[in-house]
Amino acid sequence: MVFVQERKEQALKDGVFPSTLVVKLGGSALAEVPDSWFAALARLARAGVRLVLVHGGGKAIDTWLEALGGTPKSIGGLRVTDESTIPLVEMVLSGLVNKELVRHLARFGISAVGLSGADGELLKVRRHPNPSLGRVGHVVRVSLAPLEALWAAGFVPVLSPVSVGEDGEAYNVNADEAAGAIAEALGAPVVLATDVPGILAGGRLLSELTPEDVRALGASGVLKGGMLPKVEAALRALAGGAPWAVILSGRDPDALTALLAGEAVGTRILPEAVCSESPYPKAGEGR
Ligand SMILES: Nc1ncnc2c1ncn2[C@@H]1O[C@H](COP(=O)(O)OP(=O)(O)O)[C@@H](O)[C@H]1O
Ligand SMILES: CC(=O)N[C@@H](CCC(=O)OP(=O)(O)O)C(=O)O
Repeated sequence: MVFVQERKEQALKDGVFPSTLVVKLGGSALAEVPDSWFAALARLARAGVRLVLVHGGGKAIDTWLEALGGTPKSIGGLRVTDESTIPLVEMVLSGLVNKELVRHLARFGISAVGLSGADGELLKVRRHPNPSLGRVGHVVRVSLAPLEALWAAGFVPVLSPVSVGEDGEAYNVNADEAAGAIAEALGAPVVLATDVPGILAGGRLLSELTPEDVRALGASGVLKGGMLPKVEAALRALAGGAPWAVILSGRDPDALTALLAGEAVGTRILPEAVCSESPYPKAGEGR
């Protein structure tokens, strides 16, 4: 046990991790992300890894919406966001959740700057083609300049997914999609941390999948609700040249350090060519 811990610490010291990394913390796990995650993120930031943290907050929006007499509704994992709901979404995500995370990161020595997709036009969106979703956008353009400016100044960007439309208005964007679009633009790996250990099928954790496997699982109905934008984000990151995308539990204290040490954790989605050579068990039992 001690040996495993030492090996993980050594791997972090040795730099066995990417130079740029997108980490998305889902609202379903945000309140329960263990200290070990923040300590690992702090080590990455200190080691000069260009880190982007994207956060969700779907649960917090639900709580506020219900407190105000509203009823949360979603289609295919995306929130139906009418004109009266978008200000609440922006207040909760870009205000409360974003700033709480920035303050929390400071406790671990991470100097973070909170921003939303609207800042520096980081994420430019177009209205989602499904009119029933209301003010929901899908990302059509990513400007990396705000991230690069923050990295150059030594800050870790912490991103709320609320973004700006081509019409200049605020749009609600799913946080997985925001993370996937940024990972695509950077060609960087993306870690999608949520409240389940990864993609489950018949109660089993699928530890490694190709994009083709993911599409087949989607078509077979195994992937539902909030898992749908996650796999879309993973596929988008890979399409941009990311070497991998992983979906794992943001509640597991060891998950991030294990991942960074190169261990099989969660569900890893790899490009087809790499997948066949991977040392990880394909579609088998994972952690
Ligand atoms: N095949 C699947 N394997 C695991 N989880 C799944 C699957 N299909 C749907 N889900 C659901 O996806 C949820 C995670 O998405 P979501 O609730 O949106 O989390 P987050 O807030 O982290 O984005 C899980 O809690 C689970 O209910
Ligand atoms: C359009 C859309 O679905 N937006 C999301 C944005 C927050 C989010 O994605 O939070 P999680 O990561 O916790 O799911 C929402 O309003 O819930």
